[in-house]
Amino acid sequence: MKILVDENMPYAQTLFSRLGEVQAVPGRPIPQAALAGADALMVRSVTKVNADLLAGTGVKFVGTATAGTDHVDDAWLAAQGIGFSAAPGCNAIAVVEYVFSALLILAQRDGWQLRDKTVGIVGVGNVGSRLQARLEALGVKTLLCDPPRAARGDHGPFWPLEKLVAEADILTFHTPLNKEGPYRSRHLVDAEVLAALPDNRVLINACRGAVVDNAALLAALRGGKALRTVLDVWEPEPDLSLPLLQAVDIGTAHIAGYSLEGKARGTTQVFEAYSQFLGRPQQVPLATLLPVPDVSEVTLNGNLAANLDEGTLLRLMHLVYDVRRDDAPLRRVAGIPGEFDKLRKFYQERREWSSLCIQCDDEATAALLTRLGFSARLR
Ligand SMILES: NC(=O)c1ccc[n+]([C@@H]2O[C@H](COP(=O)([O-])OP(=O)(O)OC[C@H]3O[C@@H](n4cnc5c(N)ncnc54)[C@H](O)[C@@H]3O)[C@@H](O)[C@H]2O)c1
Ligand SMILES: O=C(O)[C@H](O)[C@H](O)COP(=O)(O)O
Repeated sequence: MKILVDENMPYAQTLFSRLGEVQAVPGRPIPQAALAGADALMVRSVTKVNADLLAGTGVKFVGTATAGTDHVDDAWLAAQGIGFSAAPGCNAIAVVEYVFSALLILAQRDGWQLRDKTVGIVGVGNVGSRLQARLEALGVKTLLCDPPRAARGDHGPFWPLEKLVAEADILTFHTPLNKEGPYRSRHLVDAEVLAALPDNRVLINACRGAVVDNAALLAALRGGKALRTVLDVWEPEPDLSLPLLQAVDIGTAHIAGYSLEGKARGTTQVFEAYSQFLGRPQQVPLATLLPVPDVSEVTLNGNLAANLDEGTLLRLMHLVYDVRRDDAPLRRVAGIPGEFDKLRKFYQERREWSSLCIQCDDEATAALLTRLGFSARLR
C-alpha cells in the first residue's frame, strides 16, 4: 500500500509507515506522477483536493492534517466513495496563543489593558470557544457571533456581527471560509463593515484570508482608517499584497496554528482516522511523540491570582511564543517567489503554553494559570 504524505507533516513518516509504504511530497503543487499507484493521500491546506487532482487515480482515502477544509471538494470525494477526514481542533490552542500574544503586544505598544477591552469573537468553534474561555479566565468581556450555532440553539448568547462591529474594541475572526450559502463568510469584513468600525479598534484575521476583503482593507488603511490590524492569513496566498503587509501592525505567513503540538495532533488525527478506515484502529498519545521543550519550568513568586498583572502574563507567554518572531521574517522576504512557503516549511519549533510548568506559591495563582493554559504546580 502506498501512502503519499505532505512533506510538512511532522511524524507522518513514523506513523504512516505502520500502515504501508510512505512517500513524502511537496504540497504546492503535489507532483502528479507521485499519485500513480497511491492508495491514500495526506495533505495540508496548500493542496487543492478535487477531481482535477484525483480523477483516474486509485486514491481511496484523503486526510487533511488541518482544521480548515475549504481546499477539499468533499462533495466530490463522497460522490466517488473516497474516504475523507480532517483534523478538527488540532491547532486551536496555537491560534488562541497567537491571538493573545498579538493582543498583549498591541496593548503594551499603545498603553491599554486587555482587561478593560471587549473582545468580539466571530466564529465560536474550536478556536473561538477556547479563546473565549481563556479571556474569561483573565476577566475580559467577550461578545460572540456565530449564526450557525445560534440557529442550532446552542448556549450563547450570540449576537449579530453588526453589534460586535459597533461595540467590541477587538474583533477577531475564526470562521471557516464559506464561499456561498446561508453562512457565507467570504468578505465578511468588506468595505461597509470597515466603514462602520469606529476608530481605534483592533481587527484580527487568523482564519482564512478571504474572510476579510484585503483590497477593501488596504483602501481603508490607506485612507487613514485608525485601525490596528493583525493578519496571519491573506487574500491570496502565497502572493499576498505587499502594500497591505506594510500597512498592518502584525503580519505573519499563515502560521497561527503552527505549534508543534498542533501539527502533531493534525498528523495523529488523520493517522487514527485512516487506520480506522482500514479496519486497523490505532491510537497515538501525543506525549509519546513530543520532545522536551527548550524552556520547561519557571518559578513565580507571590500571590498573583487576585490581579495577574498583564506585564507578567506577557513575560510568561513570551517565554513560550512571541508572535514578533514570525512578523519580522515575513517582512524581510515577502515578495520573493517561494519565500512565503519556505517560512512555513522551515518553521522554527514552537510550543504551546502547556509545555511550560510554572511553580507557584499558592493554589489560587496555580488555578488561574492552569485556566489560562499553562501547566502550574505548587512548590
Ligand atoms: N491561521 C491558522 O493557522 C489556522 C489554524 C486553525 C484554523 N484556521 C481556520 O480557522 C477556522 C476556524 O477554526 P476552528 O477550528 O475554530 O473551526 P470550527 O469549525 O471548530 O469553528 C468554526 C465556527 O465558525 C462558525 N461559523 C461558520 N460560518 C460562520 C459565519 N458566517 N459567521 C460566524 N460564524 C460562523 C461555525 O458555526 C463554527 O462554530 C478554520 O476553518 C480554518 O479555516 C486557521
Ligand atoms: O486550517 C488549518 O488547520 C490551518 O490553517 C493550518 O495551520 C494551515 O497550515 P497548512 O496546512 O497550510 O500547513
